[in-house]
Amino acid sequence: MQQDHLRVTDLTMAYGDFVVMRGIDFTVRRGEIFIIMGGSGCGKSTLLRHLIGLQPPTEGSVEFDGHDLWRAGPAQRDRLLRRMGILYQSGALWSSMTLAENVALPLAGHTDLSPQDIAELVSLKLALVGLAGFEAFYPAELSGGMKKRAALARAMALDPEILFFDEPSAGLDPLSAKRLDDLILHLRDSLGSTVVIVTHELASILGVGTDAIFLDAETKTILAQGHPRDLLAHCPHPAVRDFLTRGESLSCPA
Ligand SMILES: Nc1ncnc2c1ncn2[C@@H]1O[C@H](COP(=O)(O)OP(=O)(O)OP(=O)(O)O)[C@@H](O)[C@H]1O
Repeated sequence: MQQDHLRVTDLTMAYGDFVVMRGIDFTVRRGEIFIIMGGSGCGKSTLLRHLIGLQPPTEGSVEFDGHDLWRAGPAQRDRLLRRMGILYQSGALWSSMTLAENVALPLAGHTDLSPQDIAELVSLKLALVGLAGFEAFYPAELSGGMKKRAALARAMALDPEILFFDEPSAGLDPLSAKRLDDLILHLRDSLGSTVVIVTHELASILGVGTDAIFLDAETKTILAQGHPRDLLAHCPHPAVRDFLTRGESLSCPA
């Protein structure tokens, strides 16, 4: 049986008086590819910021592996966050550094490994994302898809148990986006990582997601949770159905 890896309980998120979501609950189980989806402005990025320790809840809790991220002291929170890997939308590679130097950064900052061990690990991580031999390249010399994969190698440098992706397919052509999706699946299967993806790319949602939540800006709640294909097949709510069918369910009988 899969264990809970991330548990969100009665979470209210707000910017000052403006409430984004109210009293939401969900659980991400170990090994899941969990999708956070919903229309523009519903609060996906805000939720992600709460999950990765960048923004504290107004109310409620975020537990990672049984530890409350926000009730932990700074040192414990830092240890918990180190077990997470994050791939930001922009990739955020340092343009003045080679791929090897970019991927080596977290290893140099958080481990006591020798430069030689770091170099070996960097090559392993780059190989894992299909970039063996690109150690000496600069980000500007790579395609958009390659940059995302390099950023993924860096996000995996410290062997995270859980990987967060913020709109991974943004700016990629369909084939590069599919390649990134395949890589995410491969990493989950080979490393057993839990994956959380914020996206509104239908191909990714239906292609790799094993569980999903749909956030709704109007009600400020989660409208539906389940396997994306089940949500598509069983049309639990018109807004979810329309989202997953690009509005084509509007012409279907309810
Ligand atoms: N720093 C902020 N201060 C005040 N309001 C904010 C801030 N960041 C986001 N918001 C508001 O919170 C709501 C949720 O924004 P958020 O960026 O989380 O949505 P999203 O679902 O990620 O949107 P998108 O898909 O367009 O990126 C929006 O109404 C937004 O205007």
